[in-house]
Amino acid sequence: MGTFCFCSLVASKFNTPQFVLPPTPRTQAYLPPKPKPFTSPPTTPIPETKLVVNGGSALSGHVTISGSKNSALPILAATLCCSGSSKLKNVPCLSDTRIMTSILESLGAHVMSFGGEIVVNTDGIVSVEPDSSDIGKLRGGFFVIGPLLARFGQANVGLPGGCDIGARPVDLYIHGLRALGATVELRDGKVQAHVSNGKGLAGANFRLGYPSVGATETLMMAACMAKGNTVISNAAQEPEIIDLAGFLTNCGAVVEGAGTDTLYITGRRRLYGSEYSIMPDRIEAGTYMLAAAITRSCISISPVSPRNLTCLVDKLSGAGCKILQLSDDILELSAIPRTIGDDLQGFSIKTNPFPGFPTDLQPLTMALLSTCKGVSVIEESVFENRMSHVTELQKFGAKIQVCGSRAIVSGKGNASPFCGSQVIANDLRGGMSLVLAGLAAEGITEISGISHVDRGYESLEMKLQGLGANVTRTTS
Ligand SMILES: CC(=O)N[C@H]1[C@@H](OP(=O)(O)OP(=O)(O)OC[C@H]2O[C@@H](n3ccc(=O)[nH]c3=O)[C@H](O)[C@@H]2O)O[C@H](CO)[C@@H](O)[C@@H]1O
Ligand SMILES: C=C(OP(=O)(O)O)C(=O)O
Repeated sequence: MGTFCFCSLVASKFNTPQFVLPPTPRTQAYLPPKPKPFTSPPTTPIPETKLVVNGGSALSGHVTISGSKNSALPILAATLCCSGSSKLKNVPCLSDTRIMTSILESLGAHVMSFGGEIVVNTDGIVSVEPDSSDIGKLRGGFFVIGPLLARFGQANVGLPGGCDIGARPVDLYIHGLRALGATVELRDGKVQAHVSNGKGLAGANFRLGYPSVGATETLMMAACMAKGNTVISNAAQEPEIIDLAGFLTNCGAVVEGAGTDTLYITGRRRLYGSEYSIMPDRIEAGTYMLAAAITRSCISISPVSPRNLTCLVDKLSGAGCKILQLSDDILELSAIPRTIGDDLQGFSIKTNPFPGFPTDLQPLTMALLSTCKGVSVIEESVFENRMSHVTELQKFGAKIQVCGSRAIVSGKGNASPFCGSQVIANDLRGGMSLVLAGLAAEGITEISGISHVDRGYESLEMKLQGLGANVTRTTS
């Protein structure tokens, strides 16, 4: 492929080959990542941010759903495929999206953001090695490996972070990139990939061993610039895959089958930046529906695509919630008991890849089920270690027993409400399940570790306050 032939390799002081693009008027030389200044450990403890919830009252009103985190991250990575500028609208303002833009900047991209809009110009890319400390802070940062390899023929990317909910390997990404013709090795804690034939990636047919969301997205981006045709079978079918395909198609890519289990991609030599609006966050929408249910309230939410939340809507309707579609993208959920003694009935769920029950809503659903009537069984089949919220929910009085990947929840029913508690968020959705429990609990709940929750919920306390909740952020 042309782009790789123009590239040069220079040995760094560690003798690791570093990739550089030819000098351009804006980028005269390879700029290594700036060394972080050494700072001695602070002598005074850093103040800890907590969320304080004074719970036990009903919510009401309307909440506006932000753009999707899990769409914004791969689409920000996909801007690396494009010459020129891409303008992304409805990007949620979250710690994860801020880190993702720093990753793009560490490669030499020029990023400007105004409110929910981000403009990325990747014409000045000078490095294919993003800052590893940033990559280690989120899962989405690793997705840049696909675009970098496809456009520049080389990528050295540290191992990703993200929620600590399982081993989360990257073997499927590596197998897929190898199928497209890359040489990929794990060296010095980084996945080091290059195209050795000097011609770039080549289209291929391959089947993913599991419909991994991130691997599907990464390989889709790589295949969009590979020579020839690619067929990815057993692909993830999540709505975020459709959103990424929408952006890539806008940029000139040819992708068919997004949202089904088979993707057909015809590679293009160049893609061009375009304007695109990120879809609404279906997990945030589901979270607010569950917030209304756990507080036995009535709220409306928009914009939301009910077809992206079919499993949750069906389960909540079966439990006794009244869900009305007020217009194309507005839902109203009422969980207000119709008679004294009336209450929501528990239900069982098994998490699965889309269109199954979303794993990201599992901890939040567990909080709700702990307040419903009867025994519910939750089976987590996507991540092997996504139960760290259980011990924290138990502090509110929830009755939950874990056996392997199953949790048996003996619902307390509304007659015996949760008690406010001091709890710790250990991951994003587990942390948010504690916020929901706090909203339902009588008295004060203090949640620490709130930075996990900030990874995925824009304007959290403002939105909850808008629904009448008594929620504040404190530093102590
Ligand atoms: C940034 C982002 O979009 N995060 C979402 C994405 O994460 P992510 O893309 O990491 O999730 P995956 O679909 O890849 O992971 C699902 C399962 O596949 C396994 N696996 C994955 C890749 C691989 O190479 N090998 C392997 O074994 C994982 O360990 C996990 O057990 O989808 C998950 C499943 O809907 C969501 O919970 C996350 O919120
Ligand atoms: C698990 C999640 O995110 P990540 O993949 O970024 O860790 C999540 O959004 O619930």
